Amino acid sequence: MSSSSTKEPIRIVITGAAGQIAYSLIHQICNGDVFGKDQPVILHLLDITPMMGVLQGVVMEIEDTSLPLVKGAIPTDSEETAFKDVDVALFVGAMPRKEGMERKDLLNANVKIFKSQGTALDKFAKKSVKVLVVGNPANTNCYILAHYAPSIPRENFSCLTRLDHNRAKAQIANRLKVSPENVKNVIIWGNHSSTQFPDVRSATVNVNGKDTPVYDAIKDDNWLKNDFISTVQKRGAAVIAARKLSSAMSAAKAICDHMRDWWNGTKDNEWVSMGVISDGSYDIEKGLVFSYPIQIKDGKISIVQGLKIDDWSREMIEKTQKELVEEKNDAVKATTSD
Ligand SMILES: NC(=O)C1=CN([C@@H]2O[C@H](COP(=O)(O)OP(=O)(O)OC[C@H]3O[C@@H](n4cnc5c(N)ncnc54)[C@H](O)[C@@H]3O)[C@@H](O)[C@H]2O)C=CC1
Ligand SMILES: O=C([O-])CC(=O)C(=O)O
Repeated sequence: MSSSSTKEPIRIVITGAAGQIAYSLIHQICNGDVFGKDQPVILHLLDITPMMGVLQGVVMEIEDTSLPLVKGAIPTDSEETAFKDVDVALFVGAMPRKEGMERKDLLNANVKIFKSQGTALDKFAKKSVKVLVVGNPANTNCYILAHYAPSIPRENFSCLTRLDHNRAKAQIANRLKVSPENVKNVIIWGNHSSTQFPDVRSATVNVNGKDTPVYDAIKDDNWLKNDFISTVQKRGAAVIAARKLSSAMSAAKAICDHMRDWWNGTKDNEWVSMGVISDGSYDIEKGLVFSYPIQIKDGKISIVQGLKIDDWSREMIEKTQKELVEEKNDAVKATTSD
């Protein structure tokens, strides 16, 4: 817990480091909430050249936290400096959407960032780097990033759907007036978009000390198959409509949950949602970045197998897969047209 830790520091790059998500995220990393209270860190903070002044202010604030785990904070607009020898890469830097937009409307503006940064990641990062893409459209940006970083193992790439997962837990918990930690094994399938399928068919909730299937506890299939799903699918847009800015505090918390579980492993008999490169599980196109139920042991990610998919769920999964295939094709066009 102190500066006398004997562990070697790990290098973590955060892109978009002068933005609003990073502003919520950096403190949690520096405080040891993600990689451990005895794990020193060196932060590589990447943003674009016009943001270097702002980023300097962020670095001053990092210093002023006086947190003992921080062994360095390097502000930069150079991809080489940013990605050099990093152990963890958090790709937050990208344009956020405004009210009335879908996340895929950002594709043309953002996907080129991931082509350029994928190429740099491939060249400069450690081959063991753990990669999380947050910038939207997150699944498709991750697809492009991985494509341009062919020397890094496919299982090292992921995108963030943990915020959707947390939103789904919160909706169920609120409905039953229990704490969200009592809700287990929800699944976000597919795209981090309004076609995602928040699935609670195998989720349980602990009510009065007993794990009960969510469907039995809620006793309202109509709500679970309609309003619950659309609330989770559209939660990002609802926050933008209210705040005039996209979710940042909850996004930063979800990034921490995602990376902490990757670093430390998931609990026995529990899973989380992560976008990963599909190996064809559940008949999803191989290579697509698709959100699945995930378990992690010793740093190794595996897709939970054998869950029953009924006709209704298959239809929901097909819909989000179809959108991801279209996005992928558009992204490939956008990155090969110049
Ligand atoms: N996957 C998810 O669950 C979520 C994803 N997001 C997405 O995360 C992204 C960031 O959101 P915010 O922090 O709110 O946006 P922001 O606009 O506050 O910050 C983005 C930062 O990225 C920087 N940036 C732009 N191009 C860059 C480049 N080529 N290299 C490095 N930095 C670059 C900008 O200068 C800015 O400082 C957006 O695309 C947003 O839609 C937001 C919430 C949840
Ligand atoms: O909705 C947005 O554009 C930001 C985001 O990804 C989310 O809050 O889930």
